[in-house]
Amino acid sequence: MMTDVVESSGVPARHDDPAPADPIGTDPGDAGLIGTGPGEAGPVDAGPGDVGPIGAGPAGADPGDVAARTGTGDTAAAERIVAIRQRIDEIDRTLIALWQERAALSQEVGVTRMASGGTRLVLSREREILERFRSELGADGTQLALLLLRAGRGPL
Ligand SMILES: C=C(O[C@@H]1C=C(C(=O)O)C=C[C@H]1O)C(=O)O
Repeated sequence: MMTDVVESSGVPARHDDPAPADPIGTDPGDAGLIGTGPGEAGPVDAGPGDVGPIGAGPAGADPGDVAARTGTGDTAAAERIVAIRQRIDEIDRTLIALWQERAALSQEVGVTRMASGGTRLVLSREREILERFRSELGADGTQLALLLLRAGRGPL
């Protein structure tokens, strides 16, 4: 695995994963990392029977509604899914907060360094981070780290 970064554009110069060609979705018409291809519902169910997030409806909602929301007509399975989704939502909120905190900290480092006459970016440090994510998470980790680094750069 070789992954390189380019200081001027923030776009990876090369990587040895053949697809996706534009992992951070900067090309017009390119859906990027988030799957929105044909036949794919995407990260949030948006089918005709989906009327909103679990927990938003009244207690004792009608079984057809619960089935549509959870994707199963089996009550026990639906209850388990609702419980799991609560934890998923909690995790997502935490991830979003951490993402925003990291981006702000990274931008502060850049501003501080440039104000002191330093460089905006330090590519050796970015490579360390890319390698950390790759070794823990594999190829997806590399893509995730690229997105994290991009978020921290802000507008170049
Ligand atoms: C935050 C820093 O500045 C930049 C942003 C980085 C990041 O988001 O992790 C890493 C290296 C630098 O290009 C840093 O040097 O630590």
